[in-house]
Amino acid sequence: MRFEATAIPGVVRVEAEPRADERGGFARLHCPEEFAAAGVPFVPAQTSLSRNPHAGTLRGLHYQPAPHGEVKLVRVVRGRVFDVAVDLRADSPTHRRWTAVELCAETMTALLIPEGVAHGFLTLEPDTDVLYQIAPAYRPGREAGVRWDDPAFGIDWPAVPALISDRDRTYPDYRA
Ligand SMILES: Cc1cn([C@H]2C[C@H](O)[C@@H](COP(=O)(O)OP(=O)(O)O[C@H]3O[C@H](C)C(=O)[C@H](O)[C@H]3O)O2)c(=O)[nH]c1=O
Repeated sequence: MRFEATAIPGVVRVEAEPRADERGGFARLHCPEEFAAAGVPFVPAQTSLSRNPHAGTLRGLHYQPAPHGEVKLVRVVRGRVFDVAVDLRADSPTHRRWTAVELCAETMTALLIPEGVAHGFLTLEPDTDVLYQIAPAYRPGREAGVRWDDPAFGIDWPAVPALISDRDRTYPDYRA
């Protein structure tokens, strides 16, 4: 695996480095020791799959406020997404900054999202599946969110969402 920093401290691209041969390929997607050695210790508690039949589906941007903050390793196992992380850490030099990565099944690239950073994505193809490895375990009722089009962030999405939940569409403007 190869770890690449992004503009937001703690948001890291994780490149799988698949080993190819005539049968296809094999790639290690997570290893506690390799993540710790790269300075981003992460041991997943749960693995979840988000299934999205339609292009233009926007999920997020979600996070869990302290003390129930989540770390997420997000990758696409079918299709393609515009994946966004927004820094909500008031003490961070990149507070309110966002970064985005296009994730797809072919590259096996993943994005590591640390505590205090909101995550969301817009699907760019139909039948897009997003695989999450998350720690600590999900706590119902602890989730919070910010709006995809909040002027506080100015996220440059590639398209206007065609499908978004009422909850995600109606988060109040960010104040912090
Ligand atoms: C997140 C989660 C949800 N659920 C249940 C709760 C609901 O009954 C159902 C759908 O949940 P929700 O509408 O919150 O799912 P998304 O809108 O896709 O939320 C996710 O999408 C954004 C982009 C994220 O980054 C988060 O990981 C996560 O918040 O799955 C669980 O059982 N476990 C979980 O970890």
